[in-house]
This record gives sequence, C-alpha cells and structure tokens, in this order.
Amino acid sequence: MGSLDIAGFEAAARARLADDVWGYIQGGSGSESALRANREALERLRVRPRFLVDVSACDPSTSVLGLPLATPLGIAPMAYHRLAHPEGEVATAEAAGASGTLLTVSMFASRTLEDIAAAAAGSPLWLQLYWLRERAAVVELADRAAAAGFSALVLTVDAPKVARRPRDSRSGFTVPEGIGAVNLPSSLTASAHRHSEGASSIERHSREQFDPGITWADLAWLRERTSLPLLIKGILTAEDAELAVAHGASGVVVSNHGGRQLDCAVASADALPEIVDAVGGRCPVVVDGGIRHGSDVLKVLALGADLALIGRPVLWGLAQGGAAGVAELLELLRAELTEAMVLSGCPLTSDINRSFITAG
Ligand SMILES: Cc1cc2nc3c(=O)[nH]c(=O)nc-3n(C[C@H](O)[C@H](O)[C@H](O)COP(=O)(O)O)c2cc1C
Ligand SMILES: CC(C)CC(=O)C(=O)O
Repeated sequence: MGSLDIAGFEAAARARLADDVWGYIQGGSGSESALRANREALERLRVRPRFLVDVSACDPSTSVLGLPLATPLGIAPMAYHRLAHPEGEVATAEAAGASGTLLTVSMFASRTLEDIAAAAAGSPLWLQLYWLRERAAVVELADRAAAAGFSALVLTVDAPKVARRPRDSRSGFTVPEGIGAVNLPSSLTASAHRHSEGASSIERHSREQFDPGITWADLAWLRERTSLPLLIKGILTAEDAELAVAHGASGVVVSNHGGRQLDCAVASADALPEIVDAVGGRCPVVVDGGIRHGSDVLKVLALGADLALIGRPVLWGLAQGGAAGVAELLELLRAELTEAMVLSGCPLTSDINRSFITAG
C-alpha cells in the first residue's frame, strides 16, 4: 500500500498473481503492437498549459448521460475480477461506489449483478455485453441489469471472436473452476473452463458463443428489447461512430480493447479526434486504452472525450488490496488529474479543450 505512482500497483500485482493470470491480464494480441501504440500515442501528446488563471478551487467532477460523476474517469469492463482477488467485482464496486466512480461491469463478471449493485451503493453502473449466439441470454442480462439499477448498456463490437493472444496460447490459459461468468447460464460458459495444451480457452469459448454474423441492422433488435441507453464500445473510425449514432446509440466508446483485438489497430488516442469531430456534442464520447496517469485523462479530455475508462490498473489495485487497493488507485488518479488541471490552468473539466494539446 502507499504506492506513489501506478508502477507500484503494477509491481505489487505482478508479485501476487500466477504467471498465466498475469499473462491474460497484461497481454495483447499478436505482437502486442496495438497495446504499445496506446501508450505511445498518449506519450506523444503534450499539454500547452495556461497560467494566471484562478485555480484556487479546482473541481474534476463531470456528468455523462445525466449521471453525476466525481471525476471524468470510470472503470472499463473486464472479465473475471475474481482472478485478481477472491471478492472480485464486489470489492471493485465497493471502491467505485465510495468515490462516485462509474463502474462498467463485464458480461463475464465473476460476481452477480445484484451483489455488485448492492456493493456500489447507488453509484453509477453500466453493463457491458457481447452479442452471443444465444440472444435470449443477452436480453435476460439486460433485464436483470435494469432491475438492479444499472443505468446503461455497452455493447462491445470489436470482438466477433477473441483474437489470438500469444501469452494465453503459450500458457494454455483456462478460466479456473470456481471462478466463472456467474451471470450466464452454465451451458454457455462451460467451455471457458476446458483446458487444451497450447490453446487459449477464452479464444475457443468466444468462437463457440459469440455471434460473428451481427451487423448494424441487428442493433434495432436489441434496442427494442431494453429501455436502457446503449453505448457501442470498440469504435475506431468516424464512419462507424456515425453509423452507431444513426442506429440509435446513446454514446460511443473509442477503444482498441486495450490492444487485445486487432493487433495493427490504430491507437485509441489517435482515433479519438476524428470521432469527436464526427459525433462529439451529439452523444458522449468515451475512450479507453493506456490511461495510466491523471494527466492522461486531461489529454483525452482536451481531444474532446467526455469520459476516460481505465482497465488493467484496476485489476492491479484489486490484486494488491481488494476494495482498499482499488480505492487507493482511484484516489491516486483523482489527485493526479486535479494537479494536472491546476498546473495547466483548467479549474473545471469544462475548461479543458483542444487548445491545451499539441502533438509533441
Ligand atoms: C483482463 C481484461 C479483461 C477484459 N475483459 C473485457 C470484457 O469482458 N469486455 C470488454 O468489452 N472489454 C474487456 N477488456 C477490455 C477493456 O474494457 C478495455 O478496453 C482495455 O482494458 C482498456 O485498456 P487499458 O487496460 O490499457 O486501460 C478487458 C481487458 C482486460 C485487460
Ligand atoms: C472473456 C473475454 C471475452 C474478455 C475480454 O474481452 C478480454 O479478455 O479482452
């Protein structure tokens, strides 16, 4: 505990987690070039600070889709938090709830939606979905989320199948028995637990269960079956952002899945400006990928994002200390963001705009 920067959380988690779990969490697809590109794109961006602005009161709060948020930083959907800590998503939700941080729960969460909602204590929750061949299971989950007080759905579209991820193939990564996607019927999750030497069970499971045949035209089917707003996650082009809005999406998540899907995909911070130019102002633009410091949040807000999501570091915090570890991580990022706003002359998140950014 008491890490001064995010590297301390990463090191603590590495020391606690088994090699195959660490490889699954940290890894990317292929040569991991999209994973590296996310960080490189953010590092390339530099801030143009302005001075002699009154920053004696700095407030990083914001709101997205009518939800008041303590900071413009939320938690990205990640499967199986119990891989990192026995309490899993309930611990994450406790920390998110205590600080008013948005938590996006994965369809492959390892704790029930209802237990997660109870732990979040009224703080905002979104539910992420993949489009399964078994459509009834998707709709049932959306209904349960609405009943449990979740306020939006996030459909991930960048994974017609899980990509080849060499670290997982090498380790034969298999979701351990005892940690499961407990919100889905066991008939749909069994193969994620079946081990084969030299192959990823998650990749095989996705080939069996994900529907690679869906198109934009199918979105209407889902929207007709839920009253919750639907965001589309995995958008990397202005064209797809326009299509998402044209098909009734309430928001887009600019993401290359943390470098875990198309290995040669554009970095999310590089894709962001064209997407903001296309649909910004018409719907919230959320972004994730490589956010590792509060100043990274300032940078993507300057490019026009409304909200940044953080992925892997949340699992590092969870592995380090359960709810307390996640709370400490969120507090570090909030403090870093507030300092970056003070030092660059932006007392409010609404003050942050493109004039604050330059590409190196
Ligand atoms: C271990 C792990 C599991 C993930 N599971 C999901 C998931 O279930 N659904 C999803 O849409 N994205 C999933 N993602 C992708 C994240 O939502 C997010 O796009 C990415 O991790 C953000 O990048 P970052 O980890 O660099 O912050 C997962 C990522 C990781 C690292
Ligand atoms: C279970 C997987 C489909 C979760 C995921 O999206 C990922 O590992 O990137």
